[in-house]
Amino acid sequence: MPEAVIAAARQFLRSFAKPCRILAAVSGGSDSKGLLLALHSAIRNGGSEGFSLAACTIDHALRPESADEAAAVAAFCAELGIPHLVSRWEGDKPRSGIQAAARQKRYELLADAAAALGADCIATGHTRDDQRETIAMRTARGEGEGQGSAGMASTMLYGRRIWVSRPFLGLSRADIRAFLSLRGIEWFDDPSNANPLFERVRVRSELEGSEEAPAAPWSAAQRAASSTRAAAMIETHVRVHETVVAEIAAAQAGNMSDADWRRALLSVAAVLGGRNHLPGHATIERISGFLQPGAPGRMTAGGVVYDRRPNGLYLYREARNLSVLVIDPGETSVWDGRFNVTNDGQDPVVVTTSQKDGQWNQILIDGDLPRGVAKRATRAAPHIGPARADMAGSIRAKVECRIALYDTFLPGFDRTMADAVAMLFGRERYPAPPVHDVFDRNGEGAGGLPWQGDARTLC
Ligand SMILES: Nc1ncnc2c1ncn2[C@@H]1O[C@H](COP(=O)(O)OP(=O)(O)OP(=O)(O)O)[C@@H](O)[C@H]1O
Repeated sequence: MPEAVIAAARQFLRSFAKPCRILAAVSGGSDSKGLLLALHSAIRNGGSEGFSLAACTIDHALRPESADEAAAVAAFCAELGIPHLVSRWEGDKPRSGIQAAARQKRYELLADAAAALGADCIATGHTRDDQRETIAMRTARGEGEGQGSAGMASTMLYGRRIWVSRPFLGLSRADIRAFLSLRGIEWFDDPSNANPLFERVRVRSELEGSEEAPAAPWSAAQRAASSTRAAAMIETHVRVHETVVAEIAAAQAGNMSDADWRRALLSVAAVLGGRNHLPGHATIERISGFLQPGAPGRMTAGGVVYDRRPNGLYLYREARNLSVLVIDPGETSVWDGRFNVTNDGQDPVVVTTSQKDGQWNQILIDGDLPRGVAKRATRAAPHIGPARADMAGSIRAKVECRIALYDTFLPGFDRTMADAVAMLFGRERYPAPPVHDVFDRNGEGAGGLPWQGDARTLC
């Protein structure tokens, strides 16, 4: 029903706490063109005072026609009087994982465009069809139970910077196409949507013709409720020492049959391991099999050591596959997925492991950690030194813990848990969304890391 499209746009505008400027991400395909047009009509036809629109098209420069398609969207926006930017993905493209890389770049460029055009949030044209495919793909990958998958969130925070909303997640693509056709508006069909090399395209063709939508294992509301319980458990049962060791009371450590606790524990472990995803089913089974009986011992999963002792469970990064990273003056880089390191000095610095760094070891022991835990965790802690032996100047570097699991893409329904995790690791809470329809939580601030500022003092 084409009228459902305008209704969805109106409902989206009503979900905002206050009027703002929205950046529509418009590829030129039917869904995003429908989104732009429906928001434009909803704003123009009254009742949405104070709202305004801007638009952006990312030219991924992966197909010869993409520049012309972006120019056609620019012309469409000009007709509607909507400010529009084309942002081009310049430079070399990776040979493998092109879709994931393009997605990452697209959000980065969209966030930059929003800043340039003064937009407060981004809206994309994801539909119910996209949601079905996402759920089917996650289920097939065995992410369902482990991630507590609720499918795509209706809002997500990108890069700790800007909220992205998907107002058409409840609409079918057919409705949007009918809405455009009624108005005589055409759209592009991206040929990569027909390329069976891509997982999403294969899943789409499998789902075609079936009316049954694959059910998400959890609804968004259930996931938000689980996130709140998990956050409370994190606050009660987990203590993080100097961002490198998590300590969990013995009584709680083996409680793996509680799905909320399991997710809380695995999220903390993912941050310690520098991972941007939770482990899959098989790994979770292995971890549960180790923790549930409660016997002392050690196991490794996802780059993290689970060190079970009579008085508690200790998690820390395994001292393997740790890279050596050189950072030029003025640059910020990510080391081991776990730390954002900024070189504020005049000379290049190198980030490696602390190996036998006595200072780290002593700090962890002073924090009442068992000596064996302190010794092992020290081997994977960061150490910042001069990039060349002949550089005697002072090192000035800022080190901040990175929450790989949430810092790039945070689903709105996980924000409470993400906040609890961020606080454990000395980061601030994530910014609140501009819309009401995601789970909300009040509260401010976070303590700084003991070694924020000049990293030289500790590393
Ligand atoms: N080249 C583009 N320029 C601007 N917006 C885009 C572009 N490609 C996709 N989008 C936005 O993203 C929405 C979803 O597109 P698509 O399904 O191709 O992306 P996806 O990679 O599956 O989604 P996601 O990035 O959230 O995983 C589109 O409706 C549009 O709003």
